Amino acid sequence: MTEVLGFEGVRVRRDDNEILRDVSWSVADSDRWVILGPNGAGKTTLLSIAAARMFPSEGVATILGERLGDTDTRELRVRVGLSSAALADRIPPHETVRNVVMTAAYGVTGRWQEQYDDFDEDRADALLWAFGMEDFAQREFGTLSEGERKRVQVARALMPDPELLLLDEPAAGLDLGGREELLEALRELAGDHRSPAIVMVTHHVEEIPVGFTHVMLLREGQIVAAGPVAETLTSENLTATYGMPVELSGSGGRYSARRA
Ligand SMILES: Nc1ncnc2c1ncn2[C@@H]1O[C@H](COP(=O)(O)OP(=O)(O)OP(=O)(O)O)[C@@H](O)[C@H]1O
Repeated sequence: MTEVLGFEGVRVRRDDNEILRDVSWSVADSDRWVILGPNGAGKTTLLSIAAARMFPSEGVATILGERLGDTDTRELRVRVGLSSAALADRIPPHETVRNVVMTAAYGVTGRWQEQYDDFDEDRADALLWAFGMEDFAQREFGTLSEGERKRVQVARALMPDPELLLLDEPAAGLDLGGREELLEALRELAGDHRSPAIVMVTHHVEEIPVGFTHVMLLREGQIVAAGPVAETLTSENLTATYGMPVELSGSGGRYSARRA
């Protein structure tokens, strides 16, 4: 086992607010984590540190063996695949879907003067195929539906063959069909031993793909519980996380939750 992410006593402060409080966490290369927690719990902040896009105010974050603060974050960022709404907003709407995926090889969002070879094109096409988007390669990104965009974003995050894949709410805004298609693609990705470690932020237990191994429950910047899904994702822990009685049910590796 190789550790791809290590947080020790990580704190983030903004103004008088402590957004993350003493977070210690370890992610192994074969792990697939889901992070759950109410609005404002600090999930995106945690992911921003894991993506080397934010520094802790206190504590140590080690990403792919590199200690944040002691390393060139530009080099590190290329090794981490990130899919987030903030990143998607920077994609030029007139760019073709294939270019949206391919430009991730250079860490840019729009095609300019970079040189791509057959390998890049083949990889972009293979990723589009894996996410059921092969027929959309020449379409403008701005013309895609929300669900199609989400799948392209995950394909794009995988383009540079990252050692760590971070997905911030990949199923947000999708209808039932779109969500299920995305979850199926993520199930396949999670089950492939060649896939990188995955950390996915979501609001709903219904959006946990089959095959995800670990869960972190976050509330007000603190870890309520973290560990293997079977032991950690419980009605009791969800109740503590959301501050209301929650009843969890599950079958076939999928979950649902409601107020008890
Ligand atoms: N730059 C900042 N300055 C001050 N407060 C901030 C800043 N960035 C985030 N916060 C606050 O930190 C808290 C955690 O934000 P974060 O976006 O990490 O939460 P989240 O769990 O991802 O929330 P959501 O589920 O609503 O997306 C929020 O209360 C937010 O308002």
